[in-house]
Amino acid sequence: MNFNEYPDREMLSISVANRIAGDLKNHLLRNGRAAIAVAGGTTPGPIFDDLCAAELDWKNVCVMASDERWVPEDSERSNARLIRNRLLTNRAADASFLPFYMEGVDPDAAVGPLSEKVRDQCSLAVALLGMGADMHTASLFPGVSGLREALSPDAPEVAVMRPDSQPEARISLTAHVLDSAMAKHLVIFGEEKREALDRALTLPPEEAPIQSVLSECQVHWAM
Ligand SMILES: O=C1O[C@H](COP(=O)(O)O)[C@@H](O)[C@H](O)[C@H]1O
Repeated sequence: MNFNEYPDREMLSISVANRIAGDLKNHLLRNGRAAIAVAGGTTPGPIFDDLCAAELDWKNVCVMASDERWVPEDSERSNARLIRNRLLTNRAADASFLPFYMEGVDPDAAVGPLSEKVRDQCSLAVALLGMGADMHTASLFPGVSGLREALSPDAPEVAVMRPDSQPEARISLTAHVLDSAMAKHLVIFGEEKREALDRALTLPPEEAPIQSVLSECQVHWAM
């Protein structure tokens, strides 16, 4: 893990967007196509606002969420909604998107088809991750039922998570999919999350799921 500290959130967002654009460009040069998984929640919006203007071959980029709340896209809580509104716009409108939510489908029934779609993208070029103050990343929450399986290297590409702390079921990319991204960027803001990350470094992934993606991860922090 490499820790990058910034004077403010705006500088962080510009810098992380530039680094991700560089990661994608390099991957596209070598492989012709690239897949990126991005966090939802409250943190990545300003990074999306900068990244969507990057000059790169977006038509060969596939974007997916690191995790999705099992709600329709017109819900304020939908990560897909955030990604469509803030990332898949400007130059990045040419990218393809792999949505996880399926109307009228039980999330457990979606695991097989979604895992296959994620597998079709080969491994991720980039993972842009967030973390909660409880040390969850994507929707891998500490203590949630099914976490052990989702942390296993043999797990399907996606798993259903039903954290007690959350109002809806979640679909999450599993730990090995996130961890195997060629470039991993974790973005956290504020003192509480910095302390949570310090604590996570002393705990196993079952108690601090963020641990499962920290090797060779670029952590970006601003107050
Ligand atoms: O629920 C989620 O939480 C994490 C962290 O969100 P934040 O609002 O504290 O930035 C996020 O990375 C994840 O994608 C999201 O579904």
